[in-house]
Amino acid sequence: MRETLALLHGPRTALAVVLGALTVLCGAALLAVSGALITGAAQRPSTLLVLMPLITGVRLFGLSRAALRYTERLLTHDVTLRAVARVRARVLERLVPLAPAALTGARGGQLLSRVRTDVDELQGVVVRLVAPAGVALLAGGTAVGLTALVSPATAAVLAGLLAVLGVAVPAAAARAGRRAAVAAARADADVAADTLDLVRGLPDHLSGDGGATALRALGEHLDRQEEAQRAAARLSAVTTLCREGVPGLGLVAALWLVGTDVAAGRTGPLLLAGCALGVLGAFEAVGGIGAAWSAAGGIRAAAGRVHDLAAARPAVTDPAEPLPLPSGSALRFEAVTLTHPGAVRPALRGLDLAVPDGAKVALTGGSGAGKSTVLALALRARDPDAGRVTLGGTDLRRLPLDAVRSRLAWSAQAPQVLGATLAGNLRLGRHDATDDELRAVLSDVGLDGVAADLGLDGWVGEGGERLSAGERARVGLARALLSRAGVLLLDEPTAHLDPALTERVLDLLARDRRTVLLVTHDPAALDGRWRVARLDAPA
Ligand SMILES: Nc1ncnc2c1ncn2[C@@H]1O[C@H](COP(=O)(O)OP(=O)(O)OP(=O)(O)O)[C@@H](O)[C@H]1O
Repeated sequence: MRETLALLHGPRTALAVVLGALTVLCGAALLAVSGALITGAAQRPSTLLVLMPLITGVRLFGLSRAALRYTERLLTHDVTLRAVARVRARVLERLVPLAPAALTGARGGQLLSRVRTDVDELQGVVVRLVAPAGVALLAGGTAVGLTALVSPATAAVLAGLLAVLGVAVPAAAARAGRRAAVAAARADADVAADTLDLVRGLPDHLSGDGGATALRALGEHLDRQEEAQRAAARLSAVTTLCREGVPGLGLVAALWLVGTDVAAGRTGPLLLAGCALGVLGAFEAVGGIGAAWSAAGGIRAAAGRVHDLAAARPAVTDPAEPLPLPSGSALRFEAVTLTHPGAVRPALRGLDLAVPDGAKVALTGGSGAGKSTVLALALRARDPDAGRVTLGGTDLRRLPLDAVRSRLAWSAQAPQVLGATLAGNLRLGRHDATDDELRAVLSDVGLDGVAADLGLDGWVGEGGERLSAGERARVGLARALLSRAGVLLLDEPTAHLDPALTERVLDLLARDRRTVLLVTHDPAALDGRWRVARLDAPA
């Protein structure tokens, strides 16, 4: 929560609170001056001039209140939008380094909900929490101070009643509301389950006791549901009564206390009307506190979840003092051992593998032998538990992460195809590729037919659903080929292809001047240009 509050623009938030407080005070002053004006007019003064200051006050406070409210809303929303943009950027900034290894435990839906729902929930932090609390303190405190100038006793009563309406009532309502909501949710769930059971098992019930037992259980749960609804209605009635009744008490107390002063000649009747109505108007200061108490729990929980995500440690980090990226693109795995988090056996144990600069190496082995793990280590998605992986002779952990990843192009077993155009998907490989370059690479991987049917600007469907699995795999391959990376890491690029296409793709890769490390289950399709490395799962 503290981290979220730190993202608010301090001076603007403070100004919004001050404007909100001034709006409330203007409202109270408008009531006070109007009351004094009516009382003054009822005394039939000899000339209207004596009422001029009050008439001016009515106009002044009436107009200022509208202008202040407008400016305050403008500022509050500005602060909110800026804060949300910062929170969202901060979350994404922290999310990106976590990918892919540190996010494998998080389900996609949870992530989406954190990034979207929780960040949206935090939008309320100014409007629903900070501003109402600040306004209550500032406007409430000022109103009590001003009232004390007229009647200290009335000011003390006002302070007490503001505390009741701003703290005691919302706190009690929030606690009781939580209990009522839990009871209502349980009763609703029981009624829904009973109804479903009754309908689904109707033949069984009818052949038994005619459904009497099931109906009795449903009846009990319906009673509980009704009781929960009554409790919620009672709570709402009590809070409404407090919201309406407490200011009334304040008004009566002010009339009585200041009225006593008027009777004793210590003050004038104009002040009696002004003070009493001003006290009534001052209760607007705590008007937003009830909603703030209810919102606080949700906002605190959302802030906690966003913070947890932000506090998660990436699986790999940039070195404190990175070395310059070497010019060579040879990859080497030296005595590499890695156990995935949560796994009982290592995925790789003591792996030695050399992929010289410009070499074409095919990694084969049974399912689960650790082939994809080798590519993940080369990409520095993870670091080995023991041993090292080098690029151009330098340990990957000593090189800047972004630079390493820009040197490597990776195509996954099932590449991520976005719900975008064909061209948009390909330009993930190289953002400035021309249309001609896109057509050429599509032709290289045998997707010229798709390009002709769909067009470069054709939409490939959500997740690439308008393409076959083999076409999606070749979109991933085309992306890798397009990139300017010096090393291609390809995870089963020919898995879904027929023999002719497989031969064509392997030939294309063998002719590529770059270093290629590919995973395949079909070593028979490789010709003499490929070095084959066999990987066996550690015993
Ligand atoms: N994120 C992970 N968490 C835990 N264990 C994992 C994880 N990723 C892979 N493993 C385990 O590591 C081992 C090697 O997996 P890997 O994906 O590297 O195998 P593979 O040779 O590429 O298999 P396939 O040919 O089936 O794709 C497997 O036993 C797998 O269950």
